[in-house]
Amino acid sequence: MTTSSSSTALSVNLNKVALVRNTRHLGIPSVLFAASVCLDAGAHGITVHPRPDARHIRAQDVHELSALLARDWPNAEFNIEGNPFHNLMDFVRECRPHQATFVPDSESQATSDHGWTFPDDADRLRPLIAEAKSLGVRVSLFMDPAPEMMAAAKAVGADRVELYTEGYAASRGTSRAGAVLALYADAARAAQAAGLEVNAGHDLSRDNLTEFLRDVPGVKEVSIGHAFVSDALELGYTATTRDYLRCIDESQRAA
Ligand SMILES: CC(=O)[C@@H](O)[C@H](O)COP(=O)(O)O
Ligand SMILES: NCC(=O)COP(=O)(O)O
Repeated sequence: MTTSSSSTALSVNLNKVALVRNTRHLGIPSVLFAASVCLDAGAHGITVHPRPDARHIRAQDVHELSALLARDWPNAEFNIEGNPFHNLMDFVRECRPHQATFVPDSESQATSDHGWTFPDDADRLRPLIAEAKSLGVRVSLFMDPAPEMMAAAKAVGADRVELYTEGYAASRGTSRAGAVLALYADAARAAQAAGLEVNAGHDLSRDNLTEFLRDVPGVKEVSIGHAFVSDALELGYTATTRDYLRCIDESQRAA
């Protein structure tokens, strides 16, 4: 990944490109084309969440993206998200992505809506985290902004946590906005104090990204899909990628 030590990497989640593609048998819009254009425009990585029901990203997409990035963008990161107790570990073993993001979603869940909880999940997560790391894969745990959970996330072997940011996005414009953003900043600091790096994602957009990164310290990577693809329908992948990179740059200047 080619970001400077202080800046935040942009990982484009292509789930929603695959969702549209799957509504016909024509192979368009192409997930590989979307990845190529976004990476050409400066995105630092690609994220996919191959859910067990293959509603959007399919196993073939994962393997084709893994091969494409290895061949054409060796400096870009591939991040595969999923539930390690469902189908994620097979992708980790077969593709050995730069990062695996463990998400506690049920198979039928409409979208991700919560993180892991400790100590409840520690014992069953520990061996799978160790296996992924033994394969050279960085492990990030999808977490709610709970400062008190971060030491336990480190103790179970995680390299990073991904702060689940729907709560932040939903709070904007409400009387709770300041307190919610401060909670995310506290969670990030607690994670970093425990020796974890911090990612963030879910419902981030051009409207809320700069403020989040300005006030939440040291975010290494944001993974953005739904709003990104929605914007790309209007602006195109190249302009959208540049817009999101500009939001990241603005946050660095404002911090
Ligand atoms: C973990 C998370 O918040 C998202 O990365 C997730 O991939 C969203 O999944 P859908 O695109 O299926 O809503
Ligand atoms: N981990 C978050 C992600 O990859 C994309 O989430 P969203 O932007 O589609 O909500």
